[in-house]
Amino acid sequence: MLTSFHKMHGLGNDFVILDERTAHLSLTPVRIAALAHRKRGIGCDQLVTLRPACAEGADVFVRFFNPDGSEAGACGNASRCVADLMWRESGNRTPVLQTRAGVLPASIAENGQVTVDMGEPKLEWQNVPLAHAHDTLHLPLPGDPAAASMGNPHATFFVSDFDMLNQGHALEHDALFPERANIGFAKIESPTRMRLKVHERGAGVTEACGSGACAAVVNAARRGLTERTCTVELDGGTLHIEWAANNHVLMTGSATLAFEGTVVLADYPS
Ligand SMILES: N[C@H](CCC[C@H](N)C(=O)O)C(=O)O
Repeated sequence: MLTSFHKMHGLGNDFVILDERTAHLSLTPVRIAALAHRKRGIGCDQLVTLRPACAEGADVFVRFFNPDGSEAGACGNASRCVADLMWRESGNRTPVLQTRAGVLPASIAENGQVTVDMGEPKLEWQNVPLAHAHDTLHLPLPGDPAAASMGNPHATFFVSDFDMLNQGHALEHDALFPERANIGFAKIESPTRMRLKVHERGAGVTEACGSGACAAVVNAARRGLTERTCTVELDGGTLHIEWAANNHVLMTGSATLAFEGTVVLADYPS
């Protein structure tokens, strides 16, 4: 049986989007990993599934899975892509996404730029989460990172170069992070601009990380290194992040539909 999918990316962070709104697909972590595999599968940084929303006012329930099969509560770049997909389907420029991190209102501007309200950052140690009580503004790790959750755990290191990027895997798995963590390396260029590279939990270094950009701006602003509105330059392109006065983090950037295709799920191990 053929199952259709959309292949999309947000600044090169790419996704296979499978639609379960009309038929439940048997997606085990093994099958998700196989589908995400760049040689043996379709290939993507995250696999995204759509289901009927059950939250008041939401148009679709979205889940995000890393190539290692683990599920993430948030994925900023994929959220922009799904919002764009909803607009393409319905013509509605203000779709609302239900995710495990909460209900995320989105908007598609006339120029195609997509803004997603990523909700409020979680800054308490138990909500990142960390393994024990600690000030999330200065973690007990070499390099003195800060931590925040956007519905998924992030540690942000403030650096002058990206030599530490190769420590991303070890840091992802540090015992301080009971659910592992996405590891961002931010080079502050001005009070309103930073350069960011992210070693993503369950995926490795990607061309862009939307939730990582949100966490990096929140952590930089908390440290007084940037303003609450900041341009974030990633390998794959630029995001505009605003940590608004209502404590919500607004992320604006592009979303690209690369192609649509079909896949025989039964051909993938489950
Ligand atoms: N690897 C992340 C999920 C994808 C996040 C990233 N692709 C984004 O755009 O936010 C995690 O396990 O929390």
